[in-house]
Amino acid sequence: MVTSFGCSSKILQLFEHTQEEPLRKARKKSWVAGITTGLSPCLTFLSWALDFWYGGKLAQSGEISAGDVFKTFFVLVSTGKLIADAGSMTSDLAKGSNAVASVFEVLDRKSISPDNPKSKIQGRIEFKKVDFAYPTRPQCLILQDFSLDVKAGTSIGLVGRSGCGKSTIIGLIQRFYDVDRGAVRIDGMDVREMNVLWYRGFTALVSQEPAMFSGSVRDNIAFGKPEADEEGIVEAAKAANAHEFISSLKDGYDTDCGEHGIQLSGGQKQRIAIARAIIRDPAILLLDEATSALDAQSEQVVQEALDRIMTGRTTIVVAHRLNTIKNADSIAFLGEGKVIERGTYPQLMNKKGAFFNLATLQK
Ligand SMILES: Nc1ncnc2c1ncn2[C@@H]1O[C@H](COP(=O)(O)OP(=O)(O)OP(=O)(O)O)[C@@H](O)[C@H]1O
Repeated sequence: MVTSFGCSSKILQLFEHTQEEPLRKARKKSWVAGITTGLSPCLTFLSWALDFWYGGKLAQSGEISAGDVFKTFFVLVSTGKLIADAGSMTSDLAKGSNAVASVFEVLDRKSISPDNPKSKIQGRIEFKKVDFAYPTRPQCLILQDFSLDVKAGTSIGLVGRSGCGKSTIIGLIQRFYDVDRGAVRIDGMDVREMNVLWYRGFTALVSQEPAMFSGSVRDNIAFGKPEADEEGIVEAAKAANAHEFISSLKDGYDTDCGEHGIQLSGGQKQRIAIARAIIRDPAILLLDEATSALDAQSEQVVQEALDRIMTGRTTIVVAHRLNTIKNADSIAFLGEGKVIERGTYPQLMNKKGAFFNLATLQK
């Protein structure tokens, strides 16, 4: 990508720029380390010199014997060096204790496993007064006092200007991050208290750019459910409008679609990704601009497949093109980290507010 855009010098510049701050810190640290390392033997020798000077004075005046001077000297030799060495280790000790604390923090984390591991989730999603900022930009709140309630088995379209936090909401539902305030609840339970692997087993994501893994088409679909049998894989492909084109490939489901395999079109890859999602039979389906990279014809085929698999599942649809969410049970228009408008497509159009303005722009 860097080479094809011919911007390697710019990237090198950026790299050098990002190294400036660590370099400054490293220089500061080496100064401190150098001074303390030099100071430590210096203090040791000074204390010996002081011992002989003052001890010699006291011995001369007859207050102590020469033997006492040597006794204190040997006490200084054996203890002073240890104290000086311990002093030069303080920064390492502080670093070590921080590292150990973070390890224990991870070990102490508790995920509540479901009482019955076979139990399923229904798929109700609630965001309760959520504040969220990405850890790398803590000062920039993406969601602020954000609340949203999606009933189990219904679909909701998320719309709003680019960067308003739609994909962030999808990431929070999958618990890729924890909220700073408030809670994300699934069926009334805080996601932070759920066993995250168990919970993610009930979710499936179809994003704008489907990832193809090395292996056959079959492997790529089964990635959603490794224990799936042939019948399940074909059923999922049929539901995703993919069976026909897969069967027409020279090696059918055995066709290699990895890095050195067949070149699939965007729409074909997307349908394999949908089959991969559907084979999981997810209670929560997350569609992050799943059709926005496709041409009109592919979009229609993929949209048909999506409409079919959405029924009966809680579905979050992030969309720029509003026609993809026309049939959603409700639509939330986001802005300034909150839901500004919510309703069905006709309700929002009648309201003649922000959503109406966006829809008019797209016509
Ligand atoms: N990993 C991250 N670290 C820091 N900031 C991020 C990260 N991901 C996204 N952001 C920022 O969070 C804000 C919301 O991003 P998000 O991708 O959720 O918006 P969006 O509404 O989905 O945008 P789009 O419609 O363009 O896809 C943006 O300002 C983005 O720059």
